[in-house]
Amino acid sequence: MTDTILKVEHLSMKFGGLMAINDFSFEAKRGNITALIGPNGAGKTTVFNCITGFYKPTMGMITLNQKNGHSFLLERLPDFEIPKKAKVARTFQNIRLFSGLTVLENLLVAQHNALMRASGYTILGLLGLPSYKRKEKEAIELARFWLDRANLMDRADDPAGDLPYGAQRRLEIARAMCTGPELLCLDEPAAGLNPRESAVLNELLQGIRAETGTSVLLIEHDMSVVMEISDHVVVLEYGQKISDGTPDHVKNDPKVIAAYLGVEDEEVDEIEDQLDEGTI
Ligand SMILES: Nc1ncnc2c1ncn2[C@@H]1O[C@H](COP(=O)(O)OP(=O)(O)OP(=O)(O)O)[C@@H](O)[C@H]1O
Repeated sequence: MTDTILKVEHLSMKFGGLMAINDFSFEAKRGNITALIGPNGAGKTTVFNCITGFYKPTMGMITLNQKNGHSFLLERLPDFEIPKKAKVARTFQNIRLFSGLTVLENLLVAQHNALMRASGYTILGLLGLPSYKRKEKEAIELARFWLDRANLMDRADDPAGDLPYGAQRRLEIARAMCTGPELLCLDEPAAGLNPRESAVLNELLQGIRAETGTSVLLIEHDMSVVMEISDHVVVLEYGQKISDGTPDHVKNDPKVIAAYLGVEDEEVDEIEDQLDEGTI
């Protein structure tokens, strides 16, 4: 079993005349939290959309290596098979819950496919098969586990749409975890959260890594989240990788500082000197 869960090689994505991603490569290690960061318009969401099957890349290879030794070339899989076969789950920038269903129902619906498989897709199966009864019990147990981890137990019977924003974000993540992913992709999970909600989110993500070993790939603008929880950070600017390493390495990389401050190339040397002198 390789310890690389995701390998992106020479990825390019063109929209008409715009090269949104240009020869981008990186690896995510199994069990790590890997963050993809970069200024607005750098291409983060486009990379995410290529990994999760919403876009087919113009060029490049995206390999997902599962724990059991199976590998999938994601750019070749039909998009609906990426969650099912490759076990890649994702959340979106804008929350997409079933707002009229309760919190618990949202977590059970996420397990619908596994339950239907256990029923043999027949009414008899639904009513009497022991394998279905067993799977149904497991589904409830799994939902309870994630309700607890996401700090949502006391809201289990409330409609999802009634939850505060931060709790809805955690419910989305809990729902994705109920599908048993090997790679969980989170698109700006901390967007719009207050500092207290951000801290609860950090706990949930660190718990996912520690308790389940699930690999996480996230796009995030909130640097307090990125720097606190990531094992590995990859920085994009204008569709190309400008830095790749530990949070500390990336935070002190003059190219990254320059990209975020929006300075010209010549000024990068100046920033490097200032960093060496400790004046910034
Ligand atoms: N479907 C599309 N059609 C045309 N251009 C697109 C499309 N999707 C993204 N782009 C362009 O590709 C570039 C990268 O956009 P992308 O949304 O991936 O950046 P981002 O880093 O996620 O930005 P943000 O942080 O603002 O969400 C931008 O110039 C954007 O306008």
